[in-house]
Amino acid sequence: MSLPTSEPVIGRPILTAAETRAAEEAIFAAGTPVIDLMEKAGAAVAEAAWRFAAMPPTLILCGPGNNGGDGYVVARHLAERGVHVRVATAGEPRTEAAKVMRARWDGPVEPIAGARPAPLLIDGLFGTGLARALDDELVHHVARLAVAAKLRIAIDLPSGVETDSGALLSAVPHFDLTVALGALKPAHLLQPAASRCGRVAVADIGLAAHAKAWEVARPHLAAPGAADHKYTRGLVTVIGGAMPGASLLAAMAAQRAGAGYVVLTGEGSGGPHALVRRDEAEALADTRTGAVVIGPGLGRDAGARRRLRAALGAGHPLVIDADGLALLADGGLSHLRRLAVPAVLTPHEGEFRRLFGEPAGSKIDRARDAAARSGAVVVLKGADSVVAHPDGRVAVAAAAPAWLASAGTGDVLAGIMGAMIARGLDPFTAAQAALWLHGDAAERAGAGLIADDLPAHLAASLAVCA
Ligand SMILES: NC(=O)C1=CN([C@@H]2O[C@H](COP(=O)(O)OP(=O)(O)OC[C@H]3O[C@@H](n4cnc5c(N)ncnc54)[C@H](O)[C@@H]3O)[C@@H](O)[C@H]2O)[C@H](O)CC1
Ligand SMILES: [K+]
Repeated sequence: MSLPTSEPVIGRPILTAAETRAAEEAIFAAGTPVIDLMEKAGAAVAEAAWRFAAMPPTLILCGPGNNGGDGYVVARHLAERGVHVRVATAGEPRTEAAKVMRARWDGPVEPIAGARPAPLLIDGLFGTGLARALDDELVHHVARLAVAAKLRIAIDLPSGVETDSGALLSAVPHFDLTVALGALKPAHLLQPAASRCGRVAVADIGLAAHAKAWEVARPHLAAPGAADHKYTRGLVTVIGGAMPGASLLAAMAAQRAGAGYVVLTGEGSGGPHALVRRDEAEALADTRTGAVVIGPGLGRDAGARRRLRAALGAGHPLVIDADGLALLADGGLSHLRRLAVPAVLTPHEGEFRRLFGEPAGSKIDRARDAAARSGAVVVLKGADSVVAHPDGRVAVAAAAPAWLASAGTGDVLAGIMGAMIARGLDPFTAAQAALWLHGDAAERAGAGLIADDLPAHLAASLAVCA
């Protein structure tokens, strides 16, 4: 029994540097020359800059590769529109396409070391080809010119960020706008790089993306219809334990996220009258249950262990958080593979390390590896959150408000996730919907929010998803 849901919403694709190159190669193989693609890319960036800034005098930094080639194209387009443009270079163009674009630019070019700043700075030094940290002198000049500019725009990526991991290979200034070429890259969403990008616009240059990762998008969550009743809207059971406040928060979040019936077990008291308190064994035996949330406030003693075992064996879809993860880390991961529906695990970085150690690679790689190893949907939380399915699909949520970094917000997220699963979404889609709602409710709650504030804001967040 579940609510009718529209097709899962798939967000914008995210391509790694290698996947971007493969998509470009497919375009070239189909007969489009590199310079035509670069003309398209440069024109798109110039158009975005034109719309974004009132086009004051502009300094464009051009590097030696194709990112620099794009920069020369942007310079030509803006100059043709009457903008006062200067180009500063860090080395002569080295790729054939960049050489052609350099030759097509007949305006001023100066070495970056002597360049005077301009009110608008456009960074075309390095993009997906960045292989190592910028040298110190270049970092110094980029910082000097960025500080003196009123607006900063990056072509494809801010120079100095590693495309696939979002790491900063050297110091990177904060940009106001980044124009991603063809598709988002991991660095546009993963921290710390994402925080340097400012607004991110994707320029369509005709890349056909074979993505394995997508941005978390606003979900479609149909409002209940005349034929619905409380059980079609979803029955969520939250297992209580040592700290009843945490499980109460999760239960209230499940209620406010639209579950029709929420059961809370354990010793606690209080909460809305609409919350149903029930004995744990009886609750887990209820075949109408759509999701069980376990972990918030569970504790780690023998009783907690027994509760987790009971939940794992009850045959309902599971969201496992907090203490539930700590207990799983103690040899419990192998149970997850036997579940009929993949469980959702919601670790933050510390919990993740205890469960899965420190696998190599980006946050996306680590979450994907953990999902494949555990057979569960893994939500690796943080300022950026990554959802990974055991089959390799990944979704990345854009930065949520940093005010969420406070006690209890994870309990709220787990409760929302329970509600999304109980209403009939598959766990991978449910996890994304919950992240989106959680982030949106936090935006609405604003500065100084505490976890208790979030459920009340879910009504407005749900309303924009109907
Ligand atoms: N996505 C698309 O379809 C299009 C993207 N375009 C743009 O091309 C860049 C990628 O170009 P590429 O030539 O591969 O790399 P870069 O320009 O980023 O730089 C490579 C260049 O620089 C050298 N290098 C690397 N790191 C350093 C460093 N730290 N210091 C000094 N030199 C470094 C490296 O050896 C190369 O020589 C992409 O981002 C887009 O902007 C195209 O326009 C086509 C469409
Ligand atoms: K750049």
